[in-house]
Amino acid sequence: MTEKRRDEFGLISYLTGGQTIPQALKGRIAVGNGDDAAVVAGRSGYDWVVCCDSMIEDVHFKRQTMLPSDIGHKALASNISDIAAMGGMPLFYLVSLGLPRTWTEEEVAEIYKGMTELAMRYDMALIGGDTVAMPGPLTITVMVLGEMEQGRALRRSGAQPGDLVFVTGTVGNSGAGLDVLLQERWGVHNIPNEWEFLASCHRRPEPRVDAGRMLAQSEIRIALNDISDGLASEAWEIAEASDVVLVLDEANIPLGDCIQRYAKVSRKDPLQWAFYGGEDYQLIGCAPAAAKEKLSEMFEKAALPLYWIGEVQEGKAQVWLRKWNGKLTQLEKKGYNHFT
Ligand SMILES: Nc1ncnc2c1ncn2[C@@H]1O[C@H](COP(=O)(O)OP(=O)(O)OP(=O)(O)O)[C@@H](O)[C@H]1O
Ligand SMILES: Cc1ncc(C[n+]2csc(CCOP(=O)(O)O)c2C)c(N)n1
Ligand SMILES: [Mg+2]
Ligand SMILES: [Mg+2]
Ligand SMILES: [Mg+2]
Repeated sequence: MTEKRRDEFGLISYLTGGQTIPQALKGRIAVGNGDDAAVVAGRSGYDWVVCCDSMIEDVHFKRQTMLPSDIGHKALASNISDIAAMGGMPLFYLVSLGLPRTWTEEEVAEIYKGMTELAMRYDMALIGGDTVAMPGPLTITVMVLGEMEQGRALRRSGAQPGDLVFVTGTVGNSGAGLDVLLQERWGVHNIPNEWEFLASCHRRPEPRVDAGRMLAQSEIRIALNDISDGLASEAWEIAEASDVVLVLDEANIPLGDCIQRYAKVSRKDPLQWAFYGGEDYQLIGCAPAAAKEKLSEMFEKAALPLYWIGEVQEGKAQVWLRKWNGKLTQLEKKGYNHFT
């Protein structure tokens, strides 16, 4: 006997029922979920900021690495992070689901729960999506609409020689967390307490909207990118978009205590996770050297971390790493790439 399931429309109601729309957005949704498309109002003096990103079973997660609610959280978080990387404020989102038979309706509802909890924290409203059967892995694509002050988007191409490079938090935790989660001997529910922090960095990254908004509103010239594929890959993206050289100081790459302990016991190099692991969803950026003090003060006042990790020089796009001994080596242009 096969399990009785809701039909497509029943499933949509089951998943999206009970959503609350934040007060601030109520007046802006002319047509929400339930028609052919949503209609939302823009605000004068603001630009829309729009992005979409997908998560695919066995590419972005395995059942072993993520609980269903983590998948929902991270699918939305990675999109919010792209809005943060432009300096924007996330507002609305749409969710497209490809569902295989091997996932129960309850598990899919858990994915929604993870997503909804994060959306509520950011006062975001779900305004639509799509639900289809999938003969392969579970797929989830989220699209986010955000807004920001007109003409003020923080682009990857904004870096200039003389700038300094910063990052908004410690890096490598997500890659190390994935390493923890892929250790078969533990299983998803039995991660040792001492590595739980790394696992949670992988499963529940916090997008840095706070930092992105502060940078956008500072009126300082900033180049910005979020770390999805790894610090090296994102630094290269800034170097190429701005046509400058980035020089990163190995000694200043911020590594947390937990990753350093885990690297020691697993005899691995934590910098490999920092540069090439990805999915930290911190922001890496460049700002004029003259603005260093002001930015540091702003972040300190807001109790947000900010680490200065290098400088920008003139020249053909390139990323160098200044090693502990002062020697320069090229930081490999690699990171997570879907097709290599
Ligand atoms: N299939 C596509 N069609 C049109 N534009 C695309 C397509 N895939 C990616 N892009 C665009 O290419 C650019 C780079 O995309 P990419 O996905 O690498 O950036 P990202 O979302 O910041 O990184 P990540 O996916 O690693 O989080 C973005 O402007 C994106 O909108
Ligand atoms: C089971 C498993 N294996 C490997 C990874 C690592 N990984 C997958 S996609 C990606 C980059 C971000 O995605 P995108 O570029 O699509 O935004 C990274 C670092 C993972 N999360 N889970
Ligand atoms: Mg993308
Ligand atoms: Mg990005
Ligand atoms: Mg990517």
